Amino acid sequence: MITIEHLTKRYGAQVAVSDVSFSCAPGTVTGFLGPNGAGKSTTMRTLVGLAEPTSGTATIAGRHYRELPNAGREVGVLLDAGAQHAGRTGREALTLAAMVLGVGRDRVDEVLDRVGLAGRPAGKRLGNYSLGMRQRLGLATALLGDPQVLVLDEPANGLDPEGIFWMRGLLRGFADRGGTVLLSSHLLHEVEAVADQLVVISGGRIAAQGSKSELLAGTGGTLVRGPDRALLGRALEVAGIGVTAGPDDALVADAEPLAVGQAVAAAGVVLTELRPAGGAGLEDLFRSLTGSGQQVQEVLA
Ligand SMILES: Nc1ncnc2c1ncn2[C@@H]1O[C@H](COP(=O)(O)OP(=O)(O)OP(=O)(O)O)[C@@H](O)[C@H]1O
Repeated sequence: MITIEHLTKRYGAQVAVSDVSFSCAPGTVTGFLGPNGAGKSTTMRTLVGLAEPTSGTATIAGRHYRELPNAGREVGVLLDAGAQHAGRTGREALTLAAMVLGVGRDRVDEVLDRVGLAGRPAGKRLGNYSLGMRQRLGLATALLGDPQVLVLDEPANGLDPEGIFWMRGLLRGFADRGGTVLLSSHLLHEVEAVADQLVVISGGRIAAQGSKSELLAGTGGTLVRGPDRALLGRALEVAGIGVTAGPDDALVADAEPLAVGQAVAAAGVVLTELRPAGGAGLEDLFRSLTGSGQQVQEVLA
C-alpha cells in the first residue's frame, strides 16, 4: 500500500507539490497523470526518499522508504532509466544490484529473461543500449528484489508499440498477483489500457482521482447500438435521456451505462452494443482537468 497524505514540497518560493493526498492499494495499477511540471516526479521522488517533504507524508506499507529494512526487496523503483554506468553490460549492472540487495545470481537471469534482455543483449554495454533497452533494464532492476510495490516514472518512454504492449502485460500480471503499481506516464492511451485507478495532478495539486471507470464515466456518455436505431432513440427519449448521433449507426446517450441499459431493457428494445462512449475519454478528461490541450497534442504526437 502506498499512502501519500497532505504532501507539500517547496523548492524555495517554487511550490512543486501542494497538499497532495492519494493511496494505491495492493492488486491495482494507479496511473499518475499530469502535464509537464505538474509535480509527478517530485511526488515519486519524495515517496522513495530522494526528496524531503516540506510537510505531509509519503509512506509504503506504513513506513517511510528510508525506514524500510531492505527497501529494494519491498519496493522496485524506476525513476531515470538513463542513470546507469555506460561501460557496464546489462548483466554486470544487474549483478551489482543483486549483490547490493542480497539476492542470488540466479535471480539476474530470471529478470533478464522476464524483460526480454536474456542472451546477447545482456552482454552489451549500456552505452550501446537503445532507450527502450535501458527502460527494460530499469524494469529488470526494479523487479530484481521481487518487491510487492513498483514505483515507475515514465516506464514506457522509448519503448516501441510491441514493448509497450509487453510492459502492459507485465504490470497487469504484477498487480493481479497482489502487487501495487504507481505509474506515471505521458502516454494517455497506455495509462487508459492498464490502470485501474487514476490520479490527475496539475500545478502541484490533485485535479481528480478515482477508479478509471468512475472518472471516465462522466466524460463521454454511453454509446449504444441496436438493429432498430429509431426505436432505440425513442426508448431513450421516453426515459428522459438525451441522445445524439454516434459513429456509424450508433447513438450516444447522455447518461451512464447502467441508466441507459435499464431504460432500454424497460422498453424491451434489443441492443447489440453498450459501452462508455469515445476512445478519447481520457484525453477529454485530461484536457478538462488540466486545461492543457497543448500537452495532450504533444503526448499524442
Ligand atoms: N530540484 C528542484 N528545484 C527547483 N524546482 C524544482 C525541482 N524539482 C522540480 N522542481 C519544480 O517543481 C515543479 C514540478 O516538477 P516535477 O518534475 O515534479 O513535474 P513533473 O510532473 O514530473 O513534470 P514532467 O512531466 O515534465 O517530468 C516544476 O515547476 C519544477 O520546475
